Amino acid sequence: MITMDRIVREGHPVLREVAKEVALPPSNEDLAVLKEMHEYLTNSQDQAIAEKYDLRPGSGLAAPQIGVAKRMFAIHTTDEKDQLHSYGFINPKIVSHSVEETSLENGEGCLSVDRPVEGLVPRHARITLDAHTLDGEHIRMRFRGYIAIVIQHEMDHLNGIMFYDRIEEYDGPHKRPLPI
Ligand SMILES: O=C(O)C[C@@H](Cc1ccccc1)[C@H](O)SCc1ccccc1
Ligand code: NI
Repeated sequence: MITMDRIVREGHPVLREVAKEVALPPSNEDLAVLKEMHEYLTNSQDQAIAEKYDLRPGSGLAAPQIGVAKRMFAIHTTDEKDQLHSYGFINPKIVSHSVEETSLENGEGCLSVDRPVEGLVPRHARITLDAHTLDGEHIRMRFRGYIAIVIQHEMDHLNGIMFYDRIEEYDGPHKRPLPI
């Protein structure tokens, strides 16, 4: 089971790498890592388990955050309509997005960042995502709202981008210019 000591913190180079595509069909090892990442999210949202193992709650987790520079992330959270979104995505790709942007009004956090960082993080309001799933399917799904934000936050982790890189007025530590 993944606990916080497995989660890489800002400053570690793996968080600034562009993660590599996962060979398809995914190996049992890749699938096991993605399942473990997904299990972290469900554990972190279970109060008893989170307290027992001192887990920070997470809605998403990307493989580079546990030191694995591969293009996969897990999502487990409910949206504004209290609908559960629970996925393991392999080689995800945002194939289209709205011009309209959105942001969480209280800004964003990150399991790899042990400090609060103020500021709005501009995100596409709606996205269309292509990915392989843990169940071996290939999906193309449209997302909007909070889930779309979480997915973009995790996609950024696969491209070595931290959420504060996107905060216009942020000039604190570790900020990097966005890749062109
Ligand atoms: O570090 C991560 O990737 C998990 C992040 C995902 C996240 C997505 C969108 C906005 C902020 C963070 C968080 O740990 S999930 C927990 C959370 C949820 C809502 C707001 C802030 C943090
Ligand atoms: Ni993060």
